[in-house]
Amino acid sequence: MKREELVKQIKSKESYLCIGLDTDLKKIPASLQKFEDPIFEFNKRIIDATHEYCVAYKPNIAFYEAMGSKGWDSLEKTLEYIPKEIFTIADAKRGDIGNTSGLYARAFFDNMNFGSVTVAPYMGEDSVTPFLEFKDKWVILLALTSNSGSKDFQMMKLENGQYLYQEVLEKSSKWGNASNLMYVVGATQATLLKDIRKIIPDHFLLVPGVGAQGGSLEEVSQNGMNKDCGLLVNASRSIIYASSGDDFNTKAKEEAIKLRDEMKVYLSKYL
Ligand SMILES: O=c1ccn([C@@H]2O[C@H](COP(=O)(O)O)[C@@H](O)[C@H]2O)c(=O)[nH]1
Repeated sequence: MKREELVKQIKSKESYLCIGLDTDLKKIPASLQKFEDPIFEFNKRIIDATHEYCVAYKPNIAFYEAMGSKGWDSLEKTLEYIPKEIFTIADAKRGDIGNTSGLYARAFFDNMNFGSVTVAPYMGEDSVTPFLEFKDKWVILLALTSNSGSKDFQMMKLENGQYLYQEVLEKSSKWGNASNLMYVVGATQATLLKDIRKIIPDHFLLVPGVGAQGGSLEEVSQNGMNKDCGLLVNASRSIIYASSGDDFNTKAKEEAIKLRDEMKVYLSKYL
């Protein structure tokens, strides 16, 4: 997907919501377990109920990989089912020597036709650039993650006085551009978003950590928005497991609308 198409969708839906399809067989209602592919049935109902209110879906690949070949089947069917105008993110956190990264890129972009894939920056430029060679596809590079372990390396002070995550942003922003490279910044790190915007004013940010992890949507929006919105804010568990009963899809819809309505306000206030 081109950047202009993503921005257009955000404007027309008045939403920058990304819904995480972190679907766990143990958490889906008993009534769906009779289906041949309960994971797909669950995702299908979630997508039907929420697609008007979000601009992206983000299946976390771990939830599918953990189920072996059946999981990959559910993932492929889910991806096919997502309406074509909606941005898709394979949250796979890949990255390896260039030769191997190229194959990861083919797996997610050619084989599965995802719009983007999350990539870990630890192995450096040659591990990231193979993902950037695909037209109208995006790399979403981990910068400052939402978990407490982000302190261990990402917040390490370097000799030049910068934090490691700042160095990652500065250096990697030269590998691609604001039309093929985004960054992950956790919602729990919202106070640092103003500083992050000084380094990468134009790039989109994928922001997980509102909902179950307690990040503030208002703080993220106030500190992180740029002239094109520049944010995709993800919520997974707080939407897809809003109810554990058979009304899970209507409750998911209500949660998605709540976030979209809040986003509408911030789009007019901070954009
Ligand atoms: O820094 C990061 C990077 C990725 N994630 C992933 O996003 C979702 C968040 O799920 P919630 O249920 O909304 O907490 C999940 O797939 C994580 O693996 C993240 O949380 N933080």
